[in-house]
Order: sequence, then structure tokens, then C-alpha cells
Amino acid sequence: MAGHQNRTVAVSAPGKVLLAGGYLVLDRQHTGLVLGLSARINIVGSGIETSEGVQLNEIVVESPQFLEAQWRYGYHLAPHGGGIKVTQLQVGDKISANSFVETTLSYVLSYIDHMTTKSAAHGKISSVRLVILADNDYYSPSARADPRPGRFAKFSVPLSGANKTGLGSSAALVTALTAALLGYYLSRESFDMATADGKRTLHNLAQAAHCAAQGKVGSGFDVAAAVYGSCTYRRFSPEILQGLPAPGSPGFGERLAAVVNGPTPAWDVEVRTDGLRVPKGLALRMCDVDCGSQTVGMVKKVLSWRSEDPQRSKELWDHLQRKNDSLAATLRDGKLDALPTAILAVRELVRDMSKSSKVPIEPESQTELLDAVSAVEGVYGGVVPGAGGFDALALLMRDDEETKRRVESRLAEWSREKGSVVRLLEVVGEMEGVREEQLDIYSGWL
Ligand SMILES: Nc1ncnc2c1ncn2[C@@H]1O[C@H](COP(=O)(O)OP(=O)(O)O)[C@@H](O)[C@H]1O
Ligand SMILES: C[C@@](O)(CCOP(=O)(O)OP(=O)(O)O)CC(=O)O
Repeated sequence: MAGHQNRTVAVSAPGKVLLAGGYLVLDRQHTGLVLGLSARINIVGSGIETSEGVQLNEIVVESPQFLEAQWRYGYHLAPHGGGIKVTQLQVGDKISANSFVETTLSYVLSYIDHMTTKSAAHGKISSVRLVILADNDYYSPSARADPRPGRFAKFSVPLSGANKTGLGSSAALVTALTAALLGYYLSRESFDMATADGKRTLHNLAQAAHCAAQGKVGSGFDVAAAVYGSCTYRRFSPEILQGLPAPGSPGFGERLAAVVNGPTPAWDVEVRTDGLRVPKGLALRMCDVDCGSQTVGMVKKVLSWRSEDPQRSKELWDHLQRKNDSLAATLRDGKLDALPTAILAVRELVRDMSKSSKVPIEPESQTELLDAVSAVEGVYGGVVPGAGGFDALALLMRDDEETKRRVESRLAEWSREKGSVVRLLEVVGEMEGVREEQLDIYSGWL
């Protein structure tokens, strides 16, 4: 560990879109088609300067794009192998929690502490400052301080006041923060995110921290996208994470390390990065639909339909899985002519699932909008991604300016007619997962 703590580490991890396989991917029998996005969460970690003889035990995390977005933590080694216990410190008169940051710090520092037990540096985690910078498409532009920002916009609100566009900020944040901390405190021989082993450690640890912070075990496709980028994803068995004690309680460090470093058969996740790709000439683009409709408890409702009608739902899911697989194959083989039919086949079965489960996965308003945009020259089609609902679309279209302009003008027309604002985001589908960055892209922010 020693010798690395004065280094500055910069890491970024991409957001995600689940193009096909919503709900199915919760079940290990099925897989999801996951695309990484060009919108990234960046973390820069560097040492905190202290005057000679002064010892600090502080971790400072900041999100300088937002107001009141600084979180300070003290930390100590918990007794009986409880790992590193992190406690938020008061800054000024306000204290706002950030459970994703706090949980990730306690998980990752406990893991690092355990992995360095035998080294002289054990128990000597030094202070660090971590700066978070998120690409603009993660949040709606309405609260921007400058309407024409550079790479990273400044907002005139706290983080809680920014409207998210649903690109998976928490998974990208947890993954980038985990990678930054591992890279900062461990030697390159112990952790290198460019290697398969490094990615495996990062994936397992980030899944554990993200699940704990979320308070539930989802399919984890968002963390997989943040680590590996675009892929086909078969989830890990949720039992892997069961029974982990809480950070600070006896044995936490050792149990966490055993889970994270656990043998591959236990970690039965399957990530195929050659399973899905966006062929040359094609772009995946996202639309943000601002409609005010809320969709709560969709996962619960779909799963209860599944248990109430096991036979029919199984047939439907098996059928849908085959259509999802064909869509992946069509993209992989670059057969653009076959794309519209492959997309429509998926949508048809998703609407069947919508109808049977009475959940608005592809609600009527989205069917209309998708059909309208799919009719624009250069658009191959689109889906309601992830869990579905009213607030987003993913489009597959020709990767050129003219198509983009035609789509934008069709969406503007739609917004005027229907009174719901639909906006094409700048973000595009991208293959690459987590990566190290050069510091110059952050100039002015550090
Ligand atoms: N730029 C950021 N800086 C600090 N924390 C962030 C940032 N973006 C997201 N987060 C964390 O992620 C949480 C949002 O996660 P969540 O509600 O799951 O949204 P998403 O669907 O985008 O993952 C925030 O409450 C915060 O804890
Ligand atoms: C239903 C799901 O299979 C997909 C949900 O995908 P979304 O992309 O809609 O999810 P969030 O943005 O994280 O809320 C649940 C899961 O896989 O965990």
C-alpha cells in the first residue's frame, strides 16, 4: 500500500441502458441486453495536504457541480475485525447524507484494510479527497446555472433538486468510486482495473456496495455495465450477498473479502462483452420524456403476475428471450436491414407482458411516440428501455447529423402537439466500461 498515497487517481465509469430484457434479467434463466453510455461519472482522488506533524483522519467527497454537495467523513478501525467504520462529520449547520458514497467508503476501505492485513501499512489508511464530476446528460438541464455548459455543467440547486434522466448515476458512481479507492490505496500489482482480475474484484465489490446502499438486490446489470460496458448479462445468484454483517460489526472485513474474492462458481454472473455491439454507422440514442406520469411498484406487480400465472408467463418470457436474442444477433452481425423487424418483434411481446401484468411497460402514449419516431427516415426503431414506463425511450438510428436533426424536429413537433416535452439527449451507446482518465479533462474543477 505504501508509496501510492500521494498519487492522483482519475477514473470514469459509464451509465447504462437496458435495451431488452427488463424484468427477465432479474431471473438467472434469462439475460439482458445492456449498453454502456457515453455519459460517465468521473472520480478524481488525491491526497490531502497537511502541515508537518499534523495527522488527519478525514475523507472529503465533493460534487462541485451542485450546491451544498460536500460530504466529510471520519473513520476508524472497528474492533473485532469490523473493518473501517465511516462516520459523517458535520459541515456548517447543514448535514445531508449521501448513502451511496458513505456505504461505498465503508465497504471499499474495509476490503482494502483486510487485504493489507499482513503489510506494515495495515490500519493506516490516509486521508483522501475525492471529487465527483458527472456528464451533463445525467440530469435534466432545467436547473443548469449556465445554459451552454462545457463538459461538466454547473447547477444552481443541490443534488436532490436536480431531475435525473435515469442513466444509472448511482451504479456508475459506486463503480467509479470503488475503482478510484482501490487504485489509490493499492499497488498496481494488487489492483489494475485494466486487467480481467481487476475488473472481477471491482465488479464484485461494487455490486456488494451498491446493493447495500440501495437496500435491495436488483439484477445488477447497471453495475455490470459500469465495469464492463456493453454486454449481455446474466445476473449473479442473489444468495451470494446474503448474510454479510453490517459494516463495523464483528468479522465484517473478513466476510466481505471472502465474498468479493470468492471462487467463480459462487459468482455465477455471466458478462459477455462480445454479446452485444452497436455496429458501425448505427447509433443508440436516448430520449427523455417529461410527462409527469409516475410508475411505482412495477417490478413487484410484474413478479406477482409471474407467480400467479406461472405457465403463461413462462411461455411469454421464453418467447421474448428468443426475440431478445435475435435482436442481439442482428446488432452483432450488423444486419441493419433486419433491425426494424427484430425490434418490432420484441416490442410486440413486451406489450403482451404489459397487458397480462397490467403494468405500463410500453404504455399507449409510448407506443404512439415510438411509432412516430420509427417512421422518421434513418430510424430503425426504438424501445421503452429498462423497466419501461412513461419517461424514456432508446432509439436505434443512423449515426449521422441529418438523421439526428430529423428526429429532433419530429420530437419538437410531437412536444407541441401533445404538450409533453420529449428531448433527444446527447448521450450515445458506447462499448467501453470503466477506465483510467488523464487529469487534463477536469481542468478548472479540481
Ligand atoms: N453527481 C453526484 N454526486 C454525488 N452523488 C451522486 C451523484 N449522482 C448520483 N449520486 C448518488 O446517487 C443517488 C441517485 O441514485 P438513484 O436514485 O438510484 O438514481 P439512478 O437511477 O440515477 O441510479 C443520489 O442520491 C446520490 O447518492
Ligand atoms: C426491471 C429491471 O429488470 C430493470 C430496471 O431497469 P431501469 O433502467 O428502468 O432501472 P433504474 O433506472 O435502475 O431504476 C430491474 C433490474 O434489472 O434490477
